[in-house]
Amino acid sequence: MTTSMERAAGFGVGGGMVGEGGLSEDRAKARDREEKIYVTVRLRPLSSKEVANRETTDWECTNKQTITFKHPLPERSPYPSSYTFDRVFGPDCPTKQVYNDGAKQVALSALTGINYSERSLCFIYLFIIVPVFNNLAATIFAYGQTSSGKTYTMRGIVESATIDVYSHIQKTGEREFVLKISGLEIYNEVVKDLLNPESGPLRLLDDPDRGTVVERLKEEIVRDYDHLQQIIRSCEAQRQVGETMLNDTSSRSHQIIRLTVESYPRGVLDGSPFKSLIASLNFVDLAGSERASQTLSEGSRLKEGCHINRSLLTLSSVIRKLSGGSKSKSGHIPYRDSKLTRILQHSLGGNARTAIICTMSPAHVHVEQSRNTLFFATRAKEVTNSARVNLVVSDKVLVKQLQKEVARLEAELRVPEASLSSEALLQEKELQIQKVHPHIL
Ligand SMILES: Nc1ncnc2c1ncn2[C@@H]1O[C@H](COP(=O)(O)OP(=O)(O)OP(=O)(O)O)[C@@H](O)[C@H]1O
Repeated sequence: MTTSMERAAGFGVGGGMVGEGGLSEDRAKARDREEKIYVTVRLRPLSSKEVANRETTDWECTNKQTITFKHPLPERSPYPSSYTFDRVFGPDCPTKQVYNDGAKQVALSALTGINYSERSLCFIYLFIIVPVFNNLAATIFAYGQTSSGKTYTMRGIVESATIDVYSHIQKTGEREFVLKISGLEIYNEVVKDLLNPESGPLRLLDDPDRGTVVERLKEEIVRDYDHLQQIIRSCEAQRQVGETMLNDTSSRSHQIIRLTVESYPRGVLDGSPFKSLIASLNFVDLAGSERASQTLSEGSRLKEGCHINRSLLTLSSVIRKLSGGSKSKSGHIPYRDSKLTRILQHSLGGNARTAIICTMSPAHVHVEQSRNTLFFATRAKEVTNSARVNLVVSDKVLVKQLQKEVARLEAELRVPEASLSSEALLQEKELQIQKVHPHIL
């Protein structure tokens, strides 16, 4: 079955149900966990063009966490010679290892972070389990100058992460899973649907429950692993790519692919109150910063470059403000200055787990851009997210679900030929709950 549905997909991480308007505090039980963004740096090998131009390598990874400028710096140099991150990857490092050490934990946290085995995390009203929504999402970014290896890296990350998602599904036989995917690009500050390119520019809306919402963004239900790969490939095929002096296949837009994983206890899928655990994984392949003087862009390439640089500048400003400690965090953060930061607002300083992989060329000709990337990465390390593994439903959703369940139970009790008395029915409910959440009763 290839069911697809068009709807306004909430890109605000977690659908904005936690910590936003419309919540009763006493219903909200969240475990805040302050978490820094996980920041890694990947140094690619010199490209054949760079080798042909007799470029030298400026950087080396001196240990698992440190990247060092290879040449002596003048005494009063404003630049450090070494930079330390959660992990750095040298030119020989395969993408699989970048995934394992730089993104896997964050990717899987969207799945395994759902802690529905904790008694305190469930709400029980007369044997009705209120649906518990996991609002946490994982976001993996690739950031770096043009031709530094973002798309190369993200392709491998997406592949490994989707393999892990399916492996998790296979291992979790007691639950039934529904995977949905959506994809968008931001090209020249216009949001486009990669699954439905004919739809034209999409608007961003502010939803009090779900945060920033991309209106009419198509979300497709995934049949299986092969289908997922096929959709991802078709998103890539739709993405704006152009040739520049630095990259024959330069991505001219920011791409965000979102995989939403919903799961239900097996056997209680239809009309059950035992819905629904939702997690999402965002894969963000940013367009690369570039200098017109290096890319020799003109015409539409130049215009694209300006839009790319401007939105990356806003991203840097957001990161800079967020990294300034809690004082400046409470000040104005310019999320709304670009579509990119608006859409990614919750992944930056919000309820999310985030990994940023910064990619770099080792070539001397790019030394300035590489330092900018390292500077960005250093700032990003200081950004704290409040990852909440939780457990809240908005009032609206809660009331709706409760009304539905009460109506269903009333209907069951009203049927005269029902084989079960109301006491037996309650016992049956109790058994059902025990089956699904054995620790609770
Ligand atoms: N780690 C790597 N090992 C080998 N080749 C790489 C690596 N990283 C990138 N490359 C190669 O370098 C070139 C540029 O990479 P890529 O297109 O991923 O850069 P990008 O940062 O996405 O650029 P842009 O911002 O212009 O889209 C490609 O030919 C790619 O195959």
